[in-house]
Amino acid sequence: MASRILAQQPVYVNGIKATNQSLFPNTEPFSGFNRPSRIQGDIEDLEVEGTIPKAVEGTFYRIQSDHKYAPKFESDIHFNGDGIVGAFRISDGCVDWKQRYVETDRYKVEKDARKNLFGKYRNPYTDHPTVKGLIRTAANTNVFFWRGVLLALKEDGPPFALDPDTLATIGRYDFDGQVLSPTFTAHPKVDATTGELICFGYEAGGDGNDASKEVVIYTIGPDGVKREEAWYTAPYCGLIHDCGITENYVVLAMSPLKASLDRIQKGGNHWAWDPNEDQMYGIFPRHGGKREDAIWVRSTTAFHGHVAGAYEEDGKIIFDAGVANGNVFFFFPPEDAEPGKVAHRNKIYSPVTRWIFDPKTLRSGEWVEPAQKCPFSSEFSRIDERYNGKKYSQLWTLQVDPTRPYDVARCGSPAGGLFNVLTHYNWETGELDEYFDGPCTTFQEPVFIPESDDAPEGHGYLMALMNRLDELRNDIGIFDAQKLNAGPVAIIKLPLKFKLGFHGNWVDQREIDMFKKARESGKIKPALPAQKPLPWQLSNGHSN
Ligand SMILES: C=Cc1ccc(O)c(OC)c1
Ligand SMILES: [Fe+2]
Repeated sequence: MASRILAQQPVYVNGIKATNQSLFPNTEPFSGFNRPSRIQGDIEDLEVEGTIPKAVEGTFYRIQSDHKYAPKFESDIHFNGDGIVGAFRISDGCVDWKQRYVETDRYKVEKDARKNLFGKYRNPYTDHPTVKGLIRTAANTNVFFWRGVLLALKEDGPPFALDPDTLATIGRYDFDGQVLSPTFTAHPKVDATTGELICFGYEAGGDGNDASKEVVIYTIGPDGVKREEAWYTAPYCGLIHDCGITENYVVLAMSPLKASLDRIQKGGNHWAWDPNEDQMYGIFPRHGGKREDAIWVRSTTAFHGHVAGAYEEDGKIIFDAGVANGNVFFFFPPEDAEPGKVAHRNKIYSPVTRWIFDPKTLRSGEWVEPAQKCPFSSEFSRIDERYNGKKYSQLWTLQVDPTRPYDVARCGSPAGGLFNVLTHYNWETGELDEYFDGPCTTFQEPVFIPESDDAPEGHGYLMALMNRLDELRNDIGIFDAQKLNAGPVAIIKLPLKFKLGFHGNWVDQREIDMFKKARESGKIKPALPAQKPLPWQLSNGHSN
């Protein structure tokens, strides 16, 4: 086949976008499975093979990072793209799909300008001067259902709310003026017993991108009213991506990817890996927390993956999370890394690791050691969320098993990671149930769907996007959560390639309908966008 290079001005000069032309860099983060997709649209009645179980009645929401405009810097990373939300609504065995961008403040001004205006990941000093003081989050990491709205979340900024039916963006969401932190985690948790939302923000003392060590933890009641707000100071400004909740405690895991205001102001990376720094766990009371109540304990340098579950037993906190023995975010190398040298993916082992903390005796600065490790490397663990904050025994996760065949000739590199084995693990019995689809398929983060409201723990279904790396196309597999090994009970055939997304959640149709009715009838006030700028925007002299 003849290929023709059209004559044109170079789009990137010295690594910086030099024209207004829409053309993405020819780099790994924008290639293969992660090539920009940018599709907003609808498909009714997707093809289904097999039989979708009766209990699967609801919507699977998921989000991916998908730069609307070619980035300012040719070296831009996957994490810096606009959030685009997909919804797979399943009803009586039929599946409809819809996908829309999250219309953040960033998205809107860039759309008006028809080009990129925000520069590097979490570095406002690299932005076009006209966007100074605007909220720069791309809301691309998680999509979370709360009281009838979808919250599109990224840890560098506030939530943006979407309508769960239409996926239309409502606007920035501040919980009716109750949550004014500049940052908000992508991983809030709903306590399965109380229905409370526990959420936090880190790097929260200023505009969210200034290496602040302040951390805030909020509790919102199931009635939408804020019950707790407590501020703490971390030992350093490190990345705190996920949390665990128990009946009486919140645990935050902080990795030694550190922010430096000086480096940010010089236009450098927000984060740099510090191989000489410890991993930390912050332990905080759920109720009436005061600054001096924080307990920060440390252990060997490590990178935290996601939290599986947490609970209390005999007064101790059990906390289970992925812990990797190296910097998973190779694109944020140590500050003294050789300049100009391309950062490479590190070889990493990342078992789900169990910690047992005694909050009555632990003191800040103490050293802790893991209690137990799962016998495999994995990421994206999920549990039966009816057990959030309670004793649980089962998790589902994406195992990385490099000993299985992988067809590199047909698939190239498995962008994002070789998540090739869907895995079910039981802490009590040690039982391992695995599903490997073949040498051309990897998985995205699964969601668990209970068989019924009163089904025993883990009885139900597991749903996950499957990446057909050789075809650049996706399917969705639905599995009996107790029999992954038997293969999918249904496959939703997708005519498109999605990008490698981050997170998603299953929402039962009854919950969506209940809140919709309550909002329409006025029983619950409508979800309104934030009415005032965030405090940091006002102090920067910005008002909008
Ligand atoms: C997976 C973790 C993670 C951490 C920080 C981010 O900004 C992010 O964006 C997609 C993802
Ligand atoms: Fe995450």
